[in-house]
Amino acid sequence: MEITETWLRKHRPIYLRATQHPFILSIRDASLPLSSFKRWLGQDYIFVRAFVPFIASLLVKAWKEGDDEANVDIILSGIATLNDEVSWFKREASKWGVSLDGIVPQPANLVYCSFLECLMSAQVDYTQAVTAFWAIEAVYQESFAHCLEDGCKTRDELKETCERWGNDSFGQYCRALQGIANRQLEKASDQVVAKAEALFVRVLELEVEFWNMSVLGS
Ligand SMILES: Cc1ncc(CN)c(N)n1
Repeated sequence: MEITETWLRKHRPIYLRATQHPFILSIRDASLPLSSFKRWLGQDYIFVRAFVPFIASLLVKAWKEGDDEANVDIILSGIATLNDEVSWFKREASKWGVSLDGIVPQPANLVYCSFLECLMSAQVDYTQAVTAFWAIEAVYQESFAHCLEDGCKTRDELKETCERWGNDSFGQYCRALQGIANRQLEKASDQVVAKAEALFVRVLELEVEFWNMSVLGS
């Protein structure tokens, strides 16, 4: 079995807390207060800005690792996706009258952004960084796809947000990242794999805290 699949089973409780969080469940049942959505929108914009240098650093790691062109192209497509994500945030924020200037990053956001910064250091190798990247993207994909399933009462105004990450092509992109992570993990040392697993769990914890911040405020 693929290494990431064993982790998804072994860490299922925290994975479900990250991908079926009350923030997501309340989008599904149309009970999410608009104030919480707007708070999430502003905070996630800050996160996405911090994600830009992280993906750039991952591309450099892929190049240094000498990973094959196909994998570099997948990460390159991640930069294009992120570019779309940034412009989507600007459009969505103006639609909701949310100003993206001068938003104060909440503690959970600061912690997550400094985690991204740690992943950029040379001490974190390509295998670990690409595994964390897959986990970060996969949590959003699963979370928002959950809001698009039959029977959800997701409000029309929030459907575009859910589609952004919950759509099939983003799902394919996440599976491609998972494929890179698995191939790298297969040939990595036990120490590198153990550290990658710890980073995988840390991403899930940070995503839970990020959703908590969006629901509860600071
Ligand atoms: C917190 C968080 N995690 C993941 C994603 C998807 N790039 C995001 N926009 N924000």
